[in-house]
Amino acid sequence: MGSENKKVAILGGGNMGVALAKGMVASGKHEAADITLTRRNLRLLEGMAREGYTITSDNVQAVENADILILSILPQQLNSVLDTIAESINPQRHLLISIVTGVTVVDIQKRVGKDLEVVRAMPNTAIAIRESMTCISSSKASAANQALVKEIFEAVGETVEIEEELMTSATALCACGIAFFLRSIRAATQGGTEIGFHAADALRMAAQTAKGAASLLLHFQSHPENEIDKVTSPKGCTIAGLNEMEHNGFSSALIKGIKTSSIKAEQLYHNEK
Ligand SMILES: NC(=O)C1=CN([C@@H]2O[C@H](COP(=O)(O)OP(=O)(O)OC[C@H]3O[C@@H](n4cnc5c(N)ncnc54)[C@H](O)[C@@H]3O)[C@@H](O)[C@H]2O)C=CC1
Ligand SMILES: O=C(O)[C@@H]1CCC=N1
Repeated sequence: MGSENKKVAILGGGNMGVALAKGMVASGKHEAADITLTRRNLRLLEGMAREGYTITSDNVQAVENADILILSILPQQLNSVLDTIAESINPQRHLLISIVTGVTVVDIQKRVGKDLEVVRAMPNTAIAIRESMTCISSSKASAANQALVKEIFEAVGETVEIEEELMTSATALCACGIAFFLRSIRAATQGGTEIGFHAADALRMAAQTAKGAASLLLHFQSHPENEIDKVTSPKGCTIAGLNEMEHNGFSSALIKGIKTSSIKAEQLYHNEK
């Protein structure tokens, strides 16, 4: 049975929970009526209810009505939610998918106290438009559940299977990465405005240029430097600007930021307990 026949409960209807639900329905493989979203303040999910999703602040009820449970709460909120739902979890029925940063499969199994199948997935906010890069660590699940999780996330973007030890690295590179690339587009917009464009025009121009750069790599499966070499004319304006950025630490800043986010991701849950 594919994931489209299953009832899904997304525990934590915040940024990611809502984006994931919308992406799943946009994929055509799931119906809003099969997805329940939970949140403490239900008023903020009323729009989703109008779109046909079930909304509730009762996590136990959501678990009892679902086959697939997706944890989409903050690391610091996890233990209290797991404690609430532990008794209602049936390992024969439920598959638990966690997108919670920095929490291992064993952490969850220990807290629930049952031999439950847990898969970790790390999507990003582009899941709302089915353009996520989702890293999945499912090696401890059955083949059927591995396929099920892959199917869910392939419908909302690209997926890659990784070792669980690399999950926090994946968080930094791909989930936090959305913010890093957005900030670079914002900075390009500020530069564009200083050299003559209205901010709104500069933003559109910078965003399409960034999309073009990423698409070149994905389309030709080439290395960035290969594409950069095609832009940098000898004695030209591109290499002058690029070298100026590097003298000011452009690559170094990005590398250091990704390393810092990776370390922080590792600490979010374990330092809270
Ligand atoms: N925002 C992002 O780009 C990404 C976030 N993540 C991870 O996904 C998880 C969720 O992140 P966000 O959606 O950004 O956070 P968020 O704060 O927007 O969403 C969490 C939601 O859980 C709800 N919640 C808290 N306690 C609850 C309870 N007892 N019962 C039901 N709902 C409860 C909150 O009201 C909130 O709506 C986090 O663990 C985060 O690390 C993973 C990938 C990307
Ligand atoms: O900033 C955070 O902690 C979350 C995890 C990855 C993206 N946002």
